[in-house]
Amino acid sequence: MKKMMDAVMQGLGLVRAKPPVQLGDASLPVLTQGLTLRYPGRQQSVLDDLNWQLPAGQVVGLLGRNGAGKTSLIEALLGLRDPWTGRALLYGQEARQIDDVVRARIGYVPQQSDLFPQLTPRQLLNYFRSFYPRWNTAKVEGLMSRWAIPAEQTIAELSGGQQQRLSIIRALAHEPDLLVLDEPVSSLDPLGRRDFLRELVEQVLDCGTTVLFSTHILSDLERVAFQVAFLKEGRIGLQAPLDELLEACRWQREPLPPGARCLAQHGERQLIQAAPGQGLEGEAVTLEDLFEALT
Ligand SMILES: Nc1ncnc2c1ncn2[C@@H]1O[C@H](COP(=O)(O)OP(=O)(O)OP(=O)(O)O)[C@@H](O)[C@H]1O
Repeated sequence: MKKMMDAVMQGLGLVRAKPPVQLGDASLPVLTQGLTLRYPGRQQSVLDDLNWQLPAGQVVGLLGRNGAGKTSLIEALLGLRDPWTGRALLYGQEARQIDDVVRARIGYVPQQSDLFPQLTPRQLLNYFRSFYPRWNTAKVEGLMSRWAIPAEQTIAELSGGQQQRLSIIRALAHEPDLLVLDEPVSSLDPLGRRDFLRELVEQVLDCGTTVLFSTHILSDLERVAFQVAFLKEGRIGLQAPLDELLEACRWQREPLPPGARCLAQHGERQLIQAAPGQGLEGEAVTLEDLFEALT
């Protein structure tokens, strides 16, 4: 059992293999430089010379089609995957070699459950509590009761949605400064999702948390994401405040106005983005239109 737990802790980055290296700006939650990731035996890079950063205190929605590389990107930037070339920095430290201080500032809800199935939620949370100097017991107890998690039943016996809720509680419990969410609500019912989003907004407002939120549920992103980042062909093609994008983009049939750029052509219609300050005619676009055009 201990062996298995140690392996998972290593995977989560909770056990340090090498000393930390401070390479960059300690105030920047995430920075990637020339990050390229290629899986063994594959010709194509999943991430291709990706230069990207997450500004502190923002909720950034990460969008991309199935297989675009969102999970790969998240795992690489958390130091859970070795890049082919380039690097990922967390608060200025090499992602694979962060120290305990930086580690305690990060919360992560993975796409695949990484909870120990033989433990009860109570045992799991007690175990994780020992790794973090900051642990909000009142929040944990409040969420456990509000989300009706059976504390003394083994995790293997919980439903998929209950396991996902527990994973979210674990990630929020130590009030992280950076919260990385990889499809965190795919198993939650609509009320569970609403409750989770409320909790997320509270966390951001109370603590100024930086959030990277990967999801295919665009309506959830519309409710919480300040910025959206579109991942395509191994790179972030566009990252911008969602409000500004919805304001600046239109469907049009006319020739491209000077200064505007065409994001996609659909039959006779084109999705265009105005230059800053440029007024635009045409039909308003939705986040779904942007997803289709930019991913
Ligand atoms: N362990 C692996 N070995 C080889 N190829 C992999 C591995 N994990 C992912 N891939 C490939 O990398 C690409 C990106 O996968 P990834 O899971 O990062 O995409 P995603 O954007 O998160 O997809 P989804 O929206 O479906 O969750 C896919 O082509 C996938 O087949």
